[in-house]
Amino acid sequence: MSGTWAIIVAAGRGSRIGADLPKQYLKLGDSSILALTLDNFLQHSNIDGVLVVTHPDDEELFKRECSEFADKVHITFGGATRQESVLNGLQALESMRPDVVLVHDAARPFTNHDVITKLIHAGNSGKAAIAAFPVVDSLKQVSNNIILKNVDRNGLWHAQTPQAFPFDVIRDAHFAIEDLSNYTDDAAVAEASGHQISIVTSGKENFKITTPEDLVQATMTINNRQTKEYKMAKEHQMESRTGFGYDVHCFEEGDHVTLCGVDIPHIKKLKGHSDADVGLHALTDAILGALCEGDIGTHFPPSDPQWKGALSDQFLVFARDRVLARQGKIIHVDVTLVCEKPKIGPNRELMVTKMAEILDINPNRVSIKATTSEKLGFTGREEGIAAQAVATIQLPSAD
Ligand SMILES: Nc1ccn([C@@H]2O[C@H](COP(=O)(O)OP(=O)(O)OP(=O)(O)O)[C@@H](O)[C@H]2O)c(=O)n1
Ligand SMILES: C[C@](O)(CO)[C@H](O)COP(=O)(O)O
Repeated sequence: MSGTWAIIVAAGRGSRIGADLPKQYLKLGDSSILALTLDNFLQHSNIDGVLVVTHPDDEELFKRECSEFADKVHITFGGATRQESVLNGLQALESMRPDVVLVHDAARPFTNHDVITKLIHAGNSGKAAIAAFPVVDSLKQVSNNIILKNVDRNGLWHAQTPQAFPFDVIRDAHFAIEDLSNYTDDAAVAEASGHQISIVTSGKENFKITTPEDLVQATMTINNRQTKEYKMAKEHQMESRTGFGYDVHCFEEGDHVTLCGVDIPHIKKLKGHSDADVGLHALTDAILGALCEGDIGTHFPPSDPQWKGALSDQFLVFARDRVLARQGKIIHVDVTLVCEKPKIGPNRELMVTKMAEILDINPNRVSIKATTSEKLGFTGREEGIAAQAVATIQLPSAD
């Protein structure tokens, strides 16, 4: 085994926040803090595995609050302090032998994706690096509420997690220290073994939820995020619409008919102002119907001489372009031709190809069917051909 693993330490009790539950299991919106943190790492394509270090008392809580991740992560139990929990995590990963580990607090659910990427890159280059951001406030040393002295903030940074290391480096550093209780982060342990550690600049948003005020801040962050996501989803929300079309043309003297864009030799032709392609006309009406934009006659009046003898392809192209102009998509079309002759079966494949071409969609979204009317009615007496069509489209939600 090799690759990059994340150790998420989640065995703390959250005493400073003073909630009923350990803080990592408190909800931010719909998800627990730990679930949000896990999601951040599991979503990252350069992370090969995630180990969660939990408290033995929290098994039920973990199952309840992180159920969707239960079969995606490995679990081990933590110790009495953060660094003991990290040590337990490192021991549990011995058999996996990752190249790089990122140690991260469960209580930091807002880590930036690029920061994780940069840290992994450092680890893969054989270096140790941690997320941190520079101190911007003036610093005072205080005792009994009285300032004793100013502390020069120059060169001071807030250390955060994730903290990335080549696996052997951080494991050996933890093994080398007898009493880990003096250490509050992994970088300090690695430093004690003489390793140099660099910084990947992170930001305040990667704060650790430690106090009740932090929880309020985190709730506001998640609410803002959810409002933004809701608005974006709403903007891109599509609705499905279905339209129906019907057309009839009668026969006259001729030697071929044009059906669904294909010329078929026949003893008669269909009479019409245009090429009288009854199939394409029905389908054009179906698409215009789904758009609620009138019918073929609204856009191409038979009284207008410019459409005399016109190829019906252009009517269908017009309807297709209306869908595209409204940021829509044609999902499926289904045409039924009703005639005794000519036979549709031998021409069906070519018709499907032709209609898919005109609509610029995959042929597997185009259906053409045919039926006779059992010699009944005008189609049965071979006086003309009827066509019905259904079109399903998607359009951005209208409201
Ligand atoms: N014995 C411990 C103590 C802490 N942690 C984890 O280390 C991270 C940072 O610790 P901190 O914020 O101090 O968490 P708690 O120890 O839970 O908080 P508190 O000190 O307020 O009790 C947390 O994700 C926490 O769950 C841990 O795995 N094992
Ligand atoms: C590891 C850490 O989050 C880096 O800022 C921090 O040291 C944890 O400290 P805590 O005392 O366990 O909150």
